[in-house]
Amino acid sequence: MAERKRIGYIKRIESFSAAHRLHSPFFTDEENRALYGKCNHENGHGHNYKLEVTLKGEIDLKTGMVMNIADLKVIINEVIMKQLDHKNLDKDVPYFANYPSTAENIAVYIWDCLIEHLPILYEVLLYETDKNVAIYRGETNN
Ligand SMILES: Nc1nc2c(c(=O)[nH]1)N=C([C@H](O)[C@H](O)COP(=O)(O)OP(=O)(O)OP(=O)(O)O)CN2
Ligand SMILES: [Zn+2]
Repeated sequence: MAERKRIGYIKRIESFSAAHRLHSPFFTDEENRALYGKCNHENGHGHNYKLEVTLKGEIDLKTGMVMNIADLKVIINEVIMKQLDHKNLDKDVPYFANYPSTAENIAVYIWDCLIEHLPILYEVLLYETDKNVAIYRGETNN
């Protein structure tokens, strides 16, 4: 009988530091203040983000790997870390000129950047603080 192909998950955890301000172009200054409170302060604030990138794929019979994590590490570093670490998200990353830099939107942004390089991407999980976490799995409702 043929060996069954096993589907496995691997995860790489990285961290980066970045500044941002929650402010939406859809609202007035007053509405932004009411909605985002201290996170709308005009001089911004920073977070030490923790990023967890999970891949789902077949465990190769010969290598024993879904993907070599050494290669995954290089992709995350090139595609995400160099763009986001020690940056002001709103000013340095053009995407956030159009989308508020919430943890949800940062997770979507990271997904969109990584999926081009990692078709077996399963989940992007982003800790904004120890208590606040956003998860994105590439889902849309259309
Ligand atoms: N849905 C979202 N809500 C909020 C986001 C977000 O990204 N998505 N972000 C913020 C703030 O940027 C920030 O995360 C809140 O910081 P803070 O209140 O300091 O964090 P904690 O909740 O961990 O702090 P405690 O006061 O210890 O509870 C707000 N909302
Ligand atoms: Zn914040």
